Amino acid sequence: MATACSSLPDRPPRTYFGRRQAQTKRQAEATKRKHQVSSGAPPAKRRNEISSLSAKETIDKETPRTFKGSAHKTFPPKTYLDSTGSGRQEKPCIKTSSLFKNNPEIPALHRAVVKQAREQVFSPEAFQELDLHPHLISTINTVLKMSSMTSVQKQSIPVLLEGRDALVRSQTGSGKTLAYCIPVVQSLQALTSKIQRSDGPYALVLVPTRELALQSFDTVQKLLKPFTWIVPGVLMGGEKRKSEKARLRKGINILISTPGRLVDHIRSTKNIHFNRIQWLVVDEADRILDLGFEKDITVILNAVNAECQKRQNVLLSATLTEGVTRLADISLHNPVSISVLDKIWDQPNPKEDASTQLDSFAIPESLDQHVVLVPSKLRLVCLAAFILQKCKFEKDQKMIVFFSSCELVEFHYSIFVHTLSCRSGAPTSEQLPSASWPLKFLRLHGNMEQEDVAARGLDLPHVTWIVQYSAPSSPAEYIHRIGRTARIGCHGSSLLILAPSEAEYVNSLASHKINVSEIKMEDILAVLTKDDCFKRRQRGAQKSHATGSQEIRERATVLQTVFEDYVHSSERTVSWAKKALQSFIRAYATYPRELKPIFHVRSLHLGHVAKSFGLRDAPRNLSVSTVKKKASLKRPDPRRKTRNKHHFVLAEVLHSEYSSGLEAGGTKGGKQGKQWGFQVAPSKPGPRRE
Ligand SMILES: Nc1ncnc2c1ncn2[C@@H]1O[C@H](COP(=O)(O)OP(=O)(O)OP(=O)(O)O)[C@@H](O)[C@H]1O
Repeated sequence: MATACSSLPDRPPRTYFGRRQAQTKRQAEATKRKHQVSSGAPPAKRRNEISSLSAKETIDKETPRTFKGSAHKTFPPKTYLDSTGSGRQEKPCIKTSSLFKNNPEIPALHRAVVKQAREQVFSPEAFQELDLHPHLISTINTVLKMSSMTSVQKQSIPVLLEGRDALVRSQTGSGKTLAYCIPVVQSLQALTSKIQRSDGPYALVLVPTRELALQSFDTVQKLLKPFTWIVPGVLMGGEKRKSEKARLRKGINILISTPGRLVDHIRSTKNIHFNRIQWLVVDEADRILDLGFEKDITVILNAVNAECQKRQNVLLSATLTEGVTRLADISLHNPVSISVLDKIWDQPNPKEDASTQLDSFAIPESLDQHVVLVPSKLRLVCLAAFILQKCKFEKDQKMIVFFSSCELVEFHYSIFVHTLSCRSGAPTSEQLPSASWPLKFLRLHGNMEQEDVAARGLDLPHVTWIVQYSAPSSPAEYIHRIGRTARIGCHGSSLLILAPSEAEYVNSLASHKINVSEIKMEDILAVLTKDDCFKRRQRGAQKSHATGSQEIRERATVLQTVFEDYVHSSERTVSWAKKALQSFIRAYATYPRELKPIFHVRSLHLGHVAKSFGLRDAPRNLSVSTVKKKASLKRPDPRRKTRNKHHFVLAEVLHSEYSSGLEAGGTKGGKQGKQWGFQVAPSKPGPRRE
């Protein structure tokens, strides 16, 4: 069977789907070509190319459909479905279309080299040098096991202890949480009229996500060890509102909450008062705004202002966007502006300073950022090869892969678990190179049950690689994603996977002073030569003797065939892959207007993209119009569906790095504007934070 991809007509590589005329022409050409292929005659225009690619043509005919060894045991389907699910066919007829033909040319990346903003993570000063309660210092030293301050802590804590409002900007993973938690605890424990639990909140901390709410709560709880009369609490929508109300009634003195959940309580809970508030902290302000919580923040500010005017306000952010500046204007009173960047960044032209800083983001110096340009057909194979390269053939690596929807996480998680993990379908031990570790995959997304995620724990520390399989929709999102690695001075790396048509995105990042260096796709695929289970078997079980790039291509094709076999092993998996494909396109249609020239759904080649979902053909019933009907072309308001769907909120706890639980409402459909991903790690337990 010739697939849609192998039967693509000769034309410029960037084809557009959804145009009836073009489609009809393509179908006609596809039919023509199919006949030519089956008759053994190459189409006239491609005769030369095909002769030079004859080895690859052979792959199409002879590539085995599973890994050598026990992979057969995992997927031994006797019959296969075509990807349209319309009919069963006998296995021997199935071919893997050439992955390396008819791909768009990979453009040379001419990225402007920009001077990236840098920050020094640690300061030489110790916490002892601060004017803090001795018990607080010893708690920091013994419970948190920290001695030196980070730069942002060194600059922020004294200012906040003086009673000033502050706008704190510092890179991801630089220790901003303690920068506000320490002054809050120091000031509250020192109050002459001792705090009573029943007094209610003295400090209100707003964070964008449940994970962050828990992390901040954990930090505050540890700092409060010597000051047991101060009670911290967290509201984040992971438990029934009724029990949150009960906790509020008993009294919470340092209240940490996601904005949506707090607004919920402001509207519906009688026992929430702000008359004693002395601190209002907005942490990760950029993410809060990115997730569409601006209105909620306004509601909260109004509610707090109505009961108490005099307090200290702090806004913390990794990036200083226009939105953050606006929020600072309405929430801070005569603030001190703290930017670690100011001190460290060597400014060749001081006049550039204000505007450059507004648009640029500091990235940890120990974070190496990379990009790879991969044609759509090869995306899945390339991602798999990269995971193998880092997590199977290198030691102590832990990776997070970001996708644009829950469906994509589920799809990739499942396909990799079934094909790459060393279960019964994995290469046998004698085939494994000595330096090889079993893979363990975990998933994390907005539709997961709370218990699932809580039981696993996030274990985000010590992540060594961040892979962005779907490009983020804003530079701030890019920064926060890569910011999950290289925290607090550790080394980390990131990889952004782009299609050739998306190469311009590299310049868009450069305009925000974000530098990425290119990795060649071939270098990633080359890892497949390390493992003979990807070696092509010819008829009669003879191994291929291909070498160099030809061998890499053969092995990539073997791997693609394994994926296709898995996907086509049942009607269920085919329809599931189609749903994932649809979800991908839906998410692709929601890039913001300014990025549309780079990420436009019409520049996707459906047949090629289908390949990256293990589908042999592009689903027939999918078109731009189908997708448009289902996806508003704007990124949806993440909280839109939530208010009436509280029964889903429970299932939302902790599922996503950036979900607060109230946004997106836990519906089972695709959600945009959030983060999704899964972690890949060697299966042996890694060190855990704290
Ligand atoms: N002074 C310190 N010494 C050693 N480790 C520290 C120190 N301060 C914070 N850390 C650790 O550094 C890590 C990152 O801190 P934190 O989460 O506060 O960073 P952040 O700037 O808020 O990052 P993000 O903006 O990405 O949330 C945490 O594991 C924290 O425990």
